[in-house]
Amino acid sequence: MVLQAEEGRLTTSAARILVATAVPAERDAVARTFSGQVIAVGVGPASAAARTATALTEAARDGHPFQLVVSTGIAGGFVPEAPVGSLVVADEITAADLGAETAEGFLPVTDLGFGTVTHRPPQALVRDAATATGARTGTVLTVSTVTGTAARATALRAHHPRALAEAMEGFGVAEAAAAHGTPVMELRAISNPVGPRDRAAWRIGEALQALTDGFGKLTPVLESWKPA
Ligand SMILES: O=C(O)c1cccc(C(=O)CC[C@H]2O[C@@H](n3cnc4c(=O)[nH]cnc43)[C@H](O)[C@@H]2O)c1
Repeated sequence: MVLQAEEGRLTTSAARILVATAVPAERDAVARTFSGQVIAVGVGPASAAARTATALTEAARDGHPFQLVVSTGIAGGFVPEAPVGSLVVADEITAADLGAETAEGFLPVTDLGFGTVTHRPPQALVRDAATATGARTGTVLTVSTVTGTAARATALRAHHPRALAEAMEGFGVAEAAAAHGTPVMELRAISNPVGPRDRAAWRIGEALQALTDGFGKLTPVLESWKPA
């Protein structure tokens, strides 16, 4: 909710929320139970950042800025914590492969003196979203390359012990939101385990249904959410 002046009175209205999915099938799954603005921003962090930033800029230019951005869609889950069909809410949105490979291992860009690799959604929103949807909370990684081996899955968990899921857009959406000073959150429905590549085994229909159901439960939380 946001406070606004109307004919000399202070009134409240629901916060304007932008929901960003990667692909149209995810957008449609969300739109079944969420009536706000949902856009498909493409696969990967660069497309997601560019198209989210464009939507935020256009809304601000037109005088009705968004107060919250939600990155969502299907994701790979780290087993056993995040099984197929379950939901994850990010308390950290982390770019897992933004950095440099060295003889001593991977260095995040922050160790090189640049930028950021993690965005943290508002704590109360994460808590309320998880309670409403039954989601687990933890780190959701953003990767530019889908994990396809057990060795890579193990390496990611070694670097990010709190990681529950990996997807490809959250950090890009969060960078765009941060550039506008807008809070961000990420909700993911698990379609496949993170590990050896088996695209045929992805349970996309089950995950999209979990996404629809999850957004139905999240909507009252979003409608009553107040920016700090
Ligand atoms: O083929 C379909 O019908 C279909 C419907 C909805 C979504 C898709 C996608 O392929 C979405 C790609 C999207 O999913 C995320 N994702 C899912 N699993 C993983 C993973 O193991 N590692 C990384 N990302 C994953 C990701 O955000 C992609 O953008 C297809």
